[in-house]
Amino acid sequence: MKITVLSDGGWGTALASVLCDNGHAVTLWGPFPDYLEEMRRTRRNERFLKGIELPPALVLEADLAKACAGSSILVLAAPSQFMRGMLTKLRDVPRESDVIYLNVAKGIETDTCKRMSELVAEILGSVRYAILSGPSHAEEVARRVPTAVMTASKDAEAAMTVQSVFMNQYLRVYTSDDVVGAELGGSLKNVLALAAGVLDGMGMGDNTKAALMTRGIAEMARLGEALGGRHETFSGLSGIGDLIVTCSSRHSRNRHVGEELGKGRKLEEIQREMGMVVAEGVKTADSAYQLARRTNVVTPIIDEVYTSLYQGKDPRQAVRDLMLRDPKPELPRRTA
Ligand SMILES: NC(=O)c1ccc[n+]([C@@H]2O[C@H](COP(=O)([O-])OP(=O)(O)OC[C@H]3O[C@@H](n4cnc5c(N)ncnc54)[C@H](O)[C@@H]3O)[C@@H](O)[C@H]2O)c1
Ligand SMILES: O=P(O)(O)OC[C@H](O)CO
Repeated sequence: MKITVLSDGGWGTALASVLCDNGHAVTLWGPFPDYLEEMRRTRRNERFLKGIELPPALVLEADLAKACAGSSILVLAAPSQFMRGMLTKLRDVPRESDVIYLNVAKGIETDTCKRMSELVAEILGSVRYAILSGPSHAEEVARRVPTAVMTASKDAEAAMTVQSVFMNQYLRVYTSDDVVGAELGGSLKNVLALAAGVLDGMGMGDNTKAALMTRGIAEMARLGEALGGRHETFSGLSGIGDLIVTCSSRHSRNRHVGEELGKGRKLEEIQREMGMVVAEGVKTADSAYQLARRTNVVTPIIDEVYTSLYQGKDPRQAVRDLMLRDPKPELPRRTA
């Protein structure tokens, strides 16, 4: 099958390698032709995925129309804040009529607060859409470390196609029909990863991290359900699974940003140092905060991340305020 991966970040590159391993004809497109040329010359993507050799069969193509021609799956691998621009370019390019758009980004557009499926529908209309999500750092997938993810689509056949093209001995793929839950799980966990990093940076303990993750998943599920996701999805790979990996991994970019913030560094300085590498949680904290206001869902951790990032609140004070919220039961009391 011809499959095109749109955007040359760490994740797009790792997924392109999986697809090459699985014997598909894979093309990788990137937004910067000069950088694509450098990758073609070195057969590496040192800017976004260090130390990994690109598969010999992987085609690198700067022309979007050529890259997409004849493809059965277009993997949308741009960070969510660049997705609108990429989809707008894509709209003007000839594509197969039954092509599957597989979003692998984990974020919510700022300003509009749209999830990626909403953005795709707005720009491309009613198309076959699926999302791939779950605990999966590019650095490990590219080294063929056993990993499990899930794909969600309203179109059962599309989900099964995605499952069969990606699945192999080191990548296990489950299917689901909960697109909203999968999109929100993958996006909201990045906000909590920032908080987890802050705790690491401030030198807090394992108890604190466990409390954050447990109360964090409750908050994600509450907001996710209010926005139309299924509660059980947040107990799965795209919920608690992704939250665990991102809050604990040395590979996590969002946790890294949080850790540096926790050490007292400024956000602008940390992001400058990361260059073009993206930590989605920074923007998603804003969207998540707005969505919680719209739905009247109580999201104390997300709110503290938001006020720390955007209103200059001291993260130590944020932790104190979370600890001293009104006492409450963990679960509502059983009446019978
Ligand atoms: N890295 C991972 O392990 C991983 C795993 C799962 C999901 N994701 C998700 O995949 C998405 C892509 O993340 P990534 O880690 O591959 O990105 P990355 O940080 O490795 O790379 C950044 C990407 O953004 C593109 N870019 C930078 N500036 C741009 C601009 N001005 N206009 C258009 N494009 C621009 C770059 O070309 C590159 O493709 C994110 O939503 C992320 O949450 C990442
Ligand atoms: O952990 P991060 O912040 O690098 O995000 C990468 C992926 O979403 C992990 O599944």
